[in-house]
Amino acid sequence: MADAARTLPTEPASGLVVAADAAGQQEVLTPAALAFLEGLHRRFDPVRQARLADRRARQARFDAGELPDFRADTRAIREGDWTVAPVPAALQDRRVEITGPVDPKMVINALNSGANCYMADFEDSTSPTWANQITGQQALIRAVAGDLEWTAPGTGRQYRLDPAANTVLIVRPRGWHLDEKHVQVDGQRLSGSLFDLGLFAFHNAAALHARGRGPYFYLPKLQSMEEAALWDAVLGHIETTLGLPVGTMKVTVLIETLPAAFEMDEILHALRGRIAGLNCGRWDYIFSYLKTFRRHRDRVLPERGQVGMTQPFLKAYSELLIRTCHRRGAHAMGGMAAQIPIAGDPVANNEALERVRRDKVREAEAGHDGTWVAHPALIPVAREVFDARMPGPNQLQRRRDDVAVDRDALLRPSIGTITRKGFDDNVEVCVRYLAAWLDGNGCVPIHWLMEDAATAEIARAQLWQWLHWGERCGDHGERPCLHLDDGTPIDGSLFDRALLGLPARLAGQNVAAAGRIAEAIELLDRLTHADDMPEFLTLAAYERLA
Ligand SMILES: CC(=O)SCCNC(=O)CCNC(=O)[C@H](O)C(C)(C)COP(=O)(O)OP(=O)(O)OC[C@H]1O[C@@H](n2cnc3c(N)ncnc32)[C@H](O)[C@@H]1OP(=O)(O)O
Ligand SMILES: O=CC(=O)O
Ligand SMILES: [Mg+2]
Repeated sequence: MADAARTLPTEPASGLVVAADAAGQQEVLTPAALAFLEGLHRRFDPVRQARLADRRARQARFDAGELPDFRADTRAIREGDWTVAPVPAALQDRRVEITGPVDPKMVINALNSGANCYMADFEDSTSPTWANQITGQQALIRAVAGDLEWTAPGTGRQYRLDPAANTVLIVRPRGWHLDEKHVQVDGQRLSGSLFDLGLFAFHNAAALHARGRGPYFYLPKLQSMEEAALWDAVLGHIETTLGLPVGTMKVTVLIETLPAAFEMDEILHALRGRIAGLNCGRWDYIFSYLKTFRRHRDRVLPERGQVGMTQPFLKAYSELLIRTCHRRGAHAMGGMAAQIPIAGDPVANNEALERVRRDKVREAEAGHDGTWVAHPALIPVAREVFDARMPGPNQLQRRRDDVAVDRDALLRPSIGTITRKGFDDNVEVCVRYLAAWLDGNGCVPIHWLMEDAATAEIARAQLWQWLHWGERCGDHGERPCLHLDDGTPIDGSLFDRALLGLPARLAGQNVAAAGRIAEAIELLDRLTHADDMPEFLTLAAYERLA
């Protein structure tokens, strides 16, 4: 490895500019690391841009009325008899994975938590301020080296990694759509994905490989096998450049977009030398369903609280994922229940834990090989459920050949309502989440639910879609306008009242990032009234981020 690494450039070429400064930056952005990132950008950014253009073209077809479907040109892949490369020992038993943002306290708490794996998240739960990016990379470098410590500024409480901790580290970089604006090559922003994954691999691959621990990654928000092939090329290039054996870096792909659900076999196939499994990223999946069908009046979803995993279209997606994975020798990971522990109210707390337990029972009994938790106190709940139902390290042997999911099942409209509370809650969640995100915090508890970029996107996309089919439905033809369940028409004035009444509604509550609420209100107003549903709320919000 050392020999290969010596052939790396040690300085970036003159086209690369780092346009910000943060504590720890010198340690993370060494000249050799920057040269490595520049190499990734020059080689792969044109392909990334082409894949993003493909997304826009496909969405234009959905907007025009086309429905997602299984591809005709990849039938041979779906029908062929092949499996993915063997899954390494460290990833054989993933029954409980904790996820969380990458600040040093979270990293220490997660790695000490006793979960089988920790997904260190630069994506849905991290607000990508420059300081968060640098601190997160620095924390992970120290965690891999085994010497991460942190002292809480207010209390002086000390945190350090338990040397006996055995939790496997998996890193989730940002998705292909996000840029890292603070690093530019020839005036173009770097990809957030290449920045996050590339930097982590550059600094930690050798140490992790020596320990038989990867590096391992979760890959978010893919929409097609071509995007998977791009990741495969990036990972292969990194392995060659860093002198790692081919296939050392293992990935788990989140199936969290509707188009990707139609290409699960194809995604596994594109990454077959290095994929360990697929994961049901349910929150982004619901968001993607909304976005894909933003202009389809017959597939408007009920309010967020009514769209649970037992809705037929979600049940079909999770069962198809299990069947597809197990047929190919890959693990089928479950997802995240949004409930978190409720301090100071034992009855409500038991209820929240019971809801998480029921969600995990559904996953284990359906055949998932493991699941996610958002909080350390949920680890025993998930572990107990999987231990009781999964005696081996996984349940790859459960083929689920009984599952027969077709296009209609994946697209089936949901039954439910939109209540005034559901409408107002969406407005509140969006504003409070955006305020926290703009303030540098990408994951917050709101009404005892975990809210991150994916859960907030559902609320935001619903508001756009409801107004679109409420206020402007007459422009689109014969269907009736949308109403709340009490008969109130959904229109701009309903939204304006909820939005403008929010500061009064929040008054007296201890709301995170209260100083950013006005800015968040203004941003949500703009996102919701846009003629076209903006692709991601984080794209507009990122332009305002320090
Ligand atoms: C849709 C998706 O993408 S899901 C994946 C992305 N989302 C996530 O990863 C959610 C991560 N979870 C979190 O960020 C947090 O649990 C929150 C924001 C929801 C709640 O956090 P808090 O309000 O701090 O919870 P709480 O006060 O109960 O925390 C108690 C302790 O557990 C720690 N803790 C809470 N969640 C986590 C976590 N996920 N990982 C590690 N430690 C955690 C807290 O830091 C705190 O530690 P301390 O006692 O040393 O101070
Ligand atoms: O990333 C996970 C999701 O549910 O979204
Ligand atoms: Mg997600």
